[in-house]
Amino acid sequence: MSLQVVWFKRDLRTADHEALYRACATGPTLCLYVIEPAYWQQDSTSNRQWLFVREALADLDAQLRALDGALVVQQGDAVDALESIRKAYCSFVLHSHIETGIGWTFERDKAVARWCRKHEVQWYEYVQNGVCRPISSRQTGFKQHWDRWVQALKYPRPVNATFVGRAPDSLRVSSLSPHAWPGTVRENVYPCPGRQTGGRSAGLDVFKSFLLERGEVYRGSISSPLTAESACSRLSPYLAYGCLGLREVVQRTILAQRDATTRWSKSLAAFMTRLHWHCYWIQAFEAASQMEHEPLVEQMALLRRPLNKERFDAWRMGRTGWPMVDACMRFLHHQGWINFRMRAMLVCAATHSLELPWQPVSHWMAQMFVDFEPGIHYPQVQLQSAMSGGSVLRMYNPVIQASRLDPQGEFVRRWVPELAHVSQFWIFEPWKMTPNLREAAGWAQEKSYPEPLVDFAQTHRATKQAITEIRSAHQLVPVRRFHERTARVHEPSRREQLSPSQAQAPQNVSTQTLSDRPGATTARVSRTRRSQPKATKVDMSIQPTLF
Ligand SMILES: Cc1cc2nc3c(=O)[nH]c(=O)nc-3n(C[C@H](O)[C@H](O)[C@H](O)COP(=O)(O)OP(=O)(O)OC[C@H]3O[C@@H](n4cnc5c(N)ncnc54)[C@H](O)[C@@H]3O)c2cc1C
Repeated sequence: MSLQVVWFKRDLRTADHEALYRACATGPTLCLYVIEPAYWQQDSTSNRQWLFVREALADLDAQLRALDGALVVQQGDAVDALESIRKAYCSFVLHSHIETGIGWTFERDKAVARWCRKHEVQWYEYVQNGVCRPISSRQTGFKQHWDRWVQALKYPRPVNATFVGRAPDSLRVSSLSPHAWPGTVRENVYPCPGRQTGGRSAGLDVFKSFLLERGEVYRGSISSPLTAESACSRLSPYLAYGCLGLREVVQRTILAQRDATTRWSKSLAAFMTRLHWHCYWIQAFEAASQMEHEPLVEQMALLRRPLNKERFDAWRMGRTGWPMVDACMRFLHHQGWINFRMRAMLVCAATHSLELPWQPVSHWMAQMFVDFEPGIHYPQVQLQSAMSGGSVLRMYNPVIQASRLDPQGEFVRRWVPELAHVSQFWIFEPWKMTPNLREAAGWAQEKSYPEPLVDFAQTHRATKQAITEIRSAHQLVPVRRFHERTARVHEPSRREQLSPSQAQAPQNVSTQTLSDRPGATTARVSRTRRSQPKATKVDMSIQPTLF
């Protein structure tokens, strides 16, 4: 029986893992993770993400050991790693989840597909997050399609599987240095002491505390940075690296909803909406992955945004002179996470208030996020920086945001200690204080907190006018890719032209149709699975025993 290789990417778990399940049901299995130095040098990746992944790999290794397996870790190019396995074992069948990643991982997958073709290696790719490829064959709106996908049975952990493969000692998970190997991962320039711990067991603890304790106030508490830290689920990095499967999180939440009181019920419903958005935006990115580098509406490139280094550095380092913006950026440095509203405000401060180009802003934020998920990140940056041509121009006034979300100035004082003694009256606009007041607040002497670089009210007016002019000059309407479309008018995206191995791969298939407002979709469903490897029957009951 030929060797089955499971290539783990952003799916670092053994539960509800279709690739692992099917490989183990087919033959002796080798579990592989490749640390790719070139990936960790990309503009959107960072040391803080690697540290999370490293912990998740150790946890995955422990999960596999519990099944009498082990994780083989290789360092280098993915094609080279596969070639070394081919040399050692002659031939094998490759299994992985479909990755909706950055352009670099897409090109890497194409190279792997070419290599598979050349060596007649079959490559099966499986759906993750309910995201369809090719989307042209989905015959329903995304919401209906997603509802079916999340309600489908989970894949159980393989039992009685035969595992093969041993990592060389230098590449055992237990000996992975926090800094990987010199030159592999970007330098650890920005420490992240508040980072969440990687791995499935940490993720399950976080989820458990959310469902049993923290989640009741989710609705109503996720916008303020003061309350969001504990009210939000904090599952994002665990979902981004697949330590937890999206489907298992949804199914467990449905169970929790059954006996929920009114307040819990409303909060869990709001949470479920976000879980749907998670997949919705990844599907949007799957269809329009050029948004990693280009504006979704090409005419928006006419918005003049030269890179002003002084402004960019001030924003990156939390020294814009706008206390709420700076507090949020410093919090992000420390935690590697911040809530949705504040992410949106940070993008707005950079692109609309400081008139910076969106691309470096986007890369910087991606690096800062431990939970960097390309399929959510790039669409959100496009929306918040007005590159998607949406009819709503989102402009956040940092003073109004601060007075609504942090009325006592508690969050600002905590993260901008230079303003610790400034009174509540001036805390969000310290630049308006007279010299006497500044001195009394200890600000003048230290000169430690900067004046704002620009008047945001003025730049917001200028930005609005510039965007309006481009829109009317080019008769812009919101970008079509964000709208529901049928299979007949669908043109294949560059992602859909991927890998001939998909022609043989078992897939959930569906039709790309998206809207700027997640959930506003219509539909027909067709699921097809072709030429699957031999698999045993899957127990698909919703299991209440996740914890
Ligand atoms: C500019 C910008 C960039 C972002 N980049 C990322 C990113 O790289 N990775 C990431 O996971 N999220 C990103 N988000 C979305 C959102 O801010 C985070 O998902 C959320 O703050 C994570 O915290 P949580 O897990 O506690 O969220 P919760 O509110 O508890 O939500 C649960 C899950 O739902 C999903 N989710 C929540 N909000 C959204 C949304 N608006 N769109 C899509 N999915 C959502 C996430 O997977 C999240 O983990 C971004 C938002 C903005 C405005």
